[in-house]
Amino acid sequence: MNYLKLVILGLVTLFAAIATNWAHDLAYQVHALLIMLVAAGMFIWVLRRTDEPPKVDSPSAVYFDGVIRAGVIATAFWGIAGFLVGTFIAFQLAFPALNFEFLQGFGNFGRLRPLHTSAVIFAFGGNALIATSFYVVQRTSAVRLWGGNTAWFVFWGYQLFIVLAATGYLMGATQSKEYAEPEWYVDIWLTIVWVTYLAVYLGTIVKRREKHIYVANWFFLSFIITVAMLHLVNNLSIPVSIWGSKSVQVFSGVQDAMTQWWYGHNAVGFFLTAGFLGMMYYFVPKQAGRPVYSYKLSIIHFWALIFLYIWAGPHHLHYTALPDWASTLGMVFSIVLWMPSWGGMINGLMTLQGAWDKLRTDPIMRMFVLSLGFYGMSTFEGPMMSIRAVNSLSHYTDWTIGHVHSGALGWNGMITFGAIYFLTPKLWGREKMYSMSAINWHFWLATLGIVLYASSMWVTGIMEGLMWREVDDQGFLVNSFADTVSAKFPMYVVRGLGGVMFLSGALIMCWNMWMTIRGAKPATVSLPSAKSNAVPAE
Ligand code: HEM
Ligand code: HEM
Ligand SMILES: [Cu+2]
Repeated sequence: MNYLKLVILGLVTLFAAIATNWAHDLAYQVHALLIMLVAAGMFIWVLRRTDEPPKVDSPSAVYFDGVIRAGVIATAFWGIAGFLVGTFIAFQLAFPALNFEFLQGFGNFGRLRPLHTSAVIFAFGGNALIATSFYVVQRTSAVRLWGGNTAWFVFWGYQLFIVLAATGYLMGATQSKEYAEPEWYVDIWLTIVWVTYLAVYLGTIVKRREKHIYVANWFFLSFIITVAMLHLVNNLSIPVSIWGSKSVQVFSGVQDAMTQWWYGHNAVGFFLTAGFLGMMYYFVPKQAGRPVYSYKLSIIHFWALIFLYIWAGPHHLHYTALPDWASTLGMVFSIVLWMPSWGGMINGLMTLQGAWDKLRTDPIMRMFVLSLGFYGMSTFEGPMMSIRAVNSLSHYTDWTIGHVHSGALGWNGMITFGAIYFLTPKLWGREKMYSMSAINWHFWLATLGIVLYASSMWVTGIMEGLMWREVDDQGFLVNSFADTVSAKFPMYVVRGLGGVMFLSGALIMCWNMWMTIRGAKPATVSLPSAKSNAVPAE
């Protein structure tokens, strides 16, 4: 096995070296160089271990948790990176001078925006999903992860994907599809990593010792499978040259747009919703110390949710070249989608029945409940915005941005923070988080940040929508586009401040994690010393 690995790594190193030499563009060249270094480093690493007795990963441990510990840290790390870039681009919109001249072509808004969206969705959210899914599937199946160290390949492979995607955007490699910006070779790499992820996950379920497959696993599994399908279809493209990053899409025109928003919408539906519902179905009952409110409801809303989501994509393309029937189809399915969405929220909230007092005493529980509240709110707002008449006002405005972030910060952000607070003490063998009052601070900073973000965006969104359609008695437009831009300035500052608060809360979380983990150092056994009254180190 090691010889095979050496051959593959050697060939990859060689190929990447040639690619570096022949590269047509900067992004491709830097990436080839990076891949060459990674492959060469791994070659040496494998070489040094060849013919050594294989190291068994702590065979006494019941579960394979090392990779989950790494995932929890990666989630926090990428979260900070993504929130930081989000806050910076928020201020760039308020103060365009922050698009520094010396950073043109690397650090201007256009380059940083996809960096933000990918960092928060795929790096922060993705790591949270991979880590929690590996945690949950082992606990609910009562077995170790299938495939042993394969899980480490998933983890490191995914980090490499993130680095390739993020650095690519900065250097201008993009296929210009929102949330699917990475170019062809990064897509191929992600496919390999994702299929391995599916194999590890399914393998664990197949060898489970529990007869029943707990509902959280249904959600995680639908997320993994559907994202694979979306990724493959939306990224069908032909590279212009294998020595360059540029590629050409297989679809064109309205078909391309429809495929893109079939993808984009279901990235929300399966990445940011189904996967996170999997998280919800494990951590909320655990934290509440109560069983799921209704198992029947969970099954009904699971099937309804995954069936309906797939059809709702056209609500992103109202009033475009898309045929009317398709637009109507998307609108109808979006409205119906309200019900299964609230099914999930109700099931989560009602799980607290009989444990509502926890809201007063347990800041982690409060995070979960707030997260469910925002999930409910954004899945009410979404169906409303998908109605064509409403969309004619909201589309292209900051209302959409407000909707996005009440879902993203409120639902995805809060539930991830809750899960991190749940997992950190468990994974590092501590009784609880280092500081409960720090969690409380995080809760309030994040909540206030979200409220500032969402409310300022509602105000500017509806304002600019109304300003764009305002006409005088002669039928002429009253406002120029620049008028709406300058009218938005104060709200942009408020949104930026919301971002600062959300980011500060997350920084407090990192400090709290650090203190918790550091405290877990194997307690130094205090040997009887000369001074009998010496205070033993903790
Ligand atoms: C500190 C927190 C955050 C701040 C200050 C922030 C700020 C921003 C800004 C300024 C934009 C560009 C808006 C525009 O083009 O007008 C944006 C876009 C976006 N952000 Fe964030 N963001 C934050 C956190 C997050 C998180 C946690 C997520 C997801 C989990 C997220 C997902 C997105 C998405 C999907 C978009 C694109 C929206 C669209 O195209 O409609 N953001 N964000
Ligand atoms: C029943 C559930 C939902 C429905 C029907 C829905 C519907 C919509 C609609 C109609 C838009 C505006 C499209 C436009 O005018 O361009 C939109 C945008 C968006 N929604 Fe939702 N939404 C739902 C839930 C959510 C949730 C829970 C999240 C996040 C966790 C979310 C994330 C987004 C994002 C990222 C966009 C911006 C896409 C873009 O233009 O870049 N949605 N959604
Ligand atoms: Cu959508």
